[in-house]
Amino acid sequence: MSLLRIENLAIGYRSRELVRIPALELSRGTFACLLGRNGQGKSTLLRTLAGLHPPLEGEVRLLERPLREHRPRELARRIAVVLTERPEIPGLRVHDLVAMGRHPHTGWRDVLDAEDREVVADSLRLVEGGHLTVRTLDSLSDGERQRALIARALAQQPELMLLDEITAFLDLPSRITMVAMLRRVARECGIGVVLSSHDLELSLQTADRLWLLPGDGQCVHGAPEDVVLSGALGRAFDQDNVAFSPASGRFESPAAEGPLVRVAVDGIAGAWCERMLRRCGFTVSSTSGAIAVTRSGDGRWHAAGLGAAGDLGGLERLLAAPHMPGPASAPQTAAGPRRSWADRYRKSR
Ligand SMILES: Nc1ncnc2c1ncn2[C@@H]1O[C@H](COP(=O)(O)OP(=O)(O)OP(=O)(O)O)[C@@H](O)[C@H]1O
Repeated sequence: MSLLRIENLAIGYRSRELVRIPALELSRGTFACLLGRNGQGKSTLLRTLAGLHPPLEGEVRLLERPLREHRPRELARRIAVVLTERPEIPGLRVHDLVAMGRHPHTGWRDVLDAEDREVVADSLRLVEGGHLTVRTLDSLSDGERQRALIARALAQQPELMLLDEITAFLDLPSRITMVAMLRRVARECGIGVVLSSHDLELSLQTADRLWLLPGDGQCVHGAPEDVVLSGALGRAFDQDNVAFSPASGRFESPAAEGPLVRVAVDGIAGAWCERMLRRCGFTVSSTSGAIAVTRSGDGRWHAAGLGAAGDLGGLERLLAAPHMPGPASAPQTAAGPRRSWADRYRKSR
């Protein structure tokens, strides 16, 4: 039995249809990342799947029953939603917020028993938020508040978790930890997790499935690797100054065509030297180039070529070496050099 099934779904607003999805399934134990540029409909889709926003057409089925046929209390137990809204409840303590996640389970008594309290404590531990227990929500940083809200969703012990950009305020290590935790919870607890995210590289590394809204009214879905190889990520995100590289799995600026430099250095040091040269507009080769960069056993950098040789010490001085040519200048249009925004900015000061 599939956990979530979408059939001929059209989402959006009366004024505008955003996305049409003929068929899409989420099975138990699956961690899916929902990607797309701003305004493509990620939040609208999550809200539609949660039953908080009506579909324009079609159906969302949870455990093979249309969403609208589930009683509200049943939905509250089965689906946990973390949206981007910031709940403002003055004086509410983190522990009490997370405990709210237990309410769909406590029934008429509405009192937490020992097991409920353990679930609350476990949920806070999972988000590394144990130290926040007695803090009030209005005293938390954005990242701490996100942890508390995720803990409330975990405490709900749902079958489906829908999370909208919940890692936006977390620092990089916390984001990686949080996404890994969500994936682990999906697998170990056998629930479905859908996370909307702008963190493409992390999504590619962690998701079991990608749901991509490329902006053409469709939803491309599949294993991350299949989605990359289909070229859909490039279609969704590429623009003039940055493009997704299927080779590296990262966004990269188009390669500059500046002076050719040969880097004769292996390993990590060579890779970082190449990065610096590319960042500064040089073309890098391992086999040819009028300038050759080497590194001696003591870690010092050297550049040879154009009749000069130099012991440069650190990598930064490589660029300042007298025999290094300047990097390629910006391409000019057929109509000749145009005054750039930066030129006008400098002139106005
Ligand atoms: N209540 C509404 N009525 C009409 N249009 C809306 C409404 N809410 C959102 N929209 C529009 O629907 C589109 C999709 O919005 P949505 O918030 O789902 O996008 P998103 O992919 O989550 O964007 P972001 O990455 O910026 O959060 C946007 O153009 C938005 O302006």
